[in-house]
Amino acid sequence: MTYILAIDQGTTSSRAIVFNEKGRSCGTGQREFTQHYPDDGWVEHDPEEIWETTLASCREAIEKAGISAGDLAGIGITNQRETTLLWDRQTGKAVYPAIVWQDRRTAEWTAKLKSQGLESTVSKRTGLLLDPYFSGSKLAWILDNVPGVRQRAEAGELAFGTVDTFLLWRLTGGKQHATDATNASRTLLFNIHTQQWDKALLDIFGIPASLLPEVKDTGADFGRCNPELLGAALPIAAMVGDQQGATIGQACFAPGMAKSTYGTGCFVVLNTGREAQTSSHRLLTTVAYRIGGEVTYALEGSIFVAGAAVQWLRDGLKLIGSAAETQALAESVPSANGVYMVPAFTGLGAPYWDPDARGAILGLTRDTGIAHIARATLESVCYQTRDLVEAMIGDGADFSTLRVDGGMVVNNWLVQRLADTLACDCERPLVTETTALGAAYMAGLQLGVYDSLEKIAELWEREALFQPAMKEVDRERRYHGWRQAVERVRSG
Ligand SMILES: Nc1ncnc2c1ncn2[C@@H]1O[C@H](COP(=O)(O)OP(=O)(O)O)[C@@H](O)[C@H]1O
Ligand SMILES: O=P(O)(O)OC[C@H](O)CO
Repeated sequence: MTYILAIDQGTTSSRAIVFNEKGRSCGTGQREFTQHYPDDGWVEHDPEEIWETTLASCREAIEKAGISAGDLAGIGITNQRETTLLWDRQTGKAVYPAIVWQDRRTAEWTAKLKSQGLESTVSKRTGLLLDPYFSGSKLAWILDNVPGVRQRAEAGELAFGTVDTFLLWRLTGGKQHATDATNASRTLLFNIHTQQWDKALLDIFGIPASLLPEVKDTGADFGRCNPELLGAALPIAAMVGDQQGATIGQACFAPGMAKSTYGTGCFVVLNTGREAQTSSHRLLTTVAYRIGGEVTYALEGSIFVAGAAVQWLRDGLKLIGSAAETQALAESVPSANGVYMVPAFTGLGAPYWDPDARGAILGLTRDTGIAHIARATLESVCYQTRDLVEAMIGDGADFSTLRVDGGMVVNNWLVQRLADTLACDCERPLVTETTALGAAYMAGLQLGVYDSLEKIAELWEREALFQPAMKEVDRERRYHGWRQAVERVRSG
């Protein structure tokens, strides 16, 4: 049996999974880590905690799989995207905490760039929008706000990376400073057509080119990990942004296939093949994967808060003891009783792109109880997905089936509600850890464990099918209520 270790460094936890060549999990390690909210709309992670939890998860996964590191063919890395780190090339120590993708501190600055008419220049090159979500303005913020950092950057002393690059640097003892095309495509600094860092973009954001990692294919030779860390000098054979990882893990290899992942946020990714299709509905154009120099593109809809709203019910409001309780609560009432929750805690992502919107619970009456709020929270995830799917349909996509995954889809009520809200079939695969699986598949392709994407696609297996059962008139009435609720929280 051949084994691959997939590292999945997510927003709320670091995970590692040992997969066998059939794409089945043999052992998992997981560590949650601290979320820091130092100011309104700011979200940071401690880089050392990212690293330590990742390493501990890898060791745990190998142990649980009952193998030794030497039995692994190699490693694939997948990661929360856009999160921005800057570190010292000598010591490997970060000069500032990781600024997380959800962080909105650069909202004013990106709005200023927009008012200068720069959005179309940026969008044409990157497929993205001028929003604080992406790495470019976060990196510029560190350079401009941490004393001495810009001079050190200009002197070539520092290295920039998203989480994949930072982990690679640490795993290889500073020997590799690289990223892959999927992660690069989320920085606002990378031209998705030429597949190069773009001088015009570096000038707009004021980024010295010396900071940037080399951009490689998704499956590539990323060097070997320091043998002292895991017990063997394993080849690192793939790096992929987590949503692209899930697209691969869900075997969405044909144009028109789509997946939706429900973790902290929710991300719908639609494969558009070799064409970098532009959206007329404020969706993102992004790199799905790059194999042998050939780019497959995707349209993406990104929602910042999905599971995070459930976490807020648990940790912020203490209305529930565990995320899983939301299912029984939602089932315990016949409807949300007119309650809508708009979880715009860090603004609204696609298709609204309103960094200044803030969340609300609307339609409260004296009868409203915890069950209604829990149900409205799960429904908000479904409505937000419908916003994205409507945008994709507007761009010409055909949505008869959506493959779903991520931590939230163990909740059967949620997935049924999703099928009802979207009026489309939702398929849940046997392996819902599709993000990690995608990284393992890419590493396996690079290492010769698989010889084609077709072979990988044959391993995909459906565990459950959820079909729409709601009356159209109810579906439309409820969705109309959601659109009105969203209008109430918009900033403009
Ligand atoms: N049974 C459940 N019902 C609803 N939400 C859930 C359930 N189980 C987990 N979640 C939510 O799913 C999220 C965890 O998903 P995960 O894929 O691990 O996230 P991430 O990769 O972003 O860290 C959490 O935000 C949690 O609140
Ligand atoms: O950590 P996740 O799974 O919520 O994913 C985060 C995304 O990559 C952000 O773009």
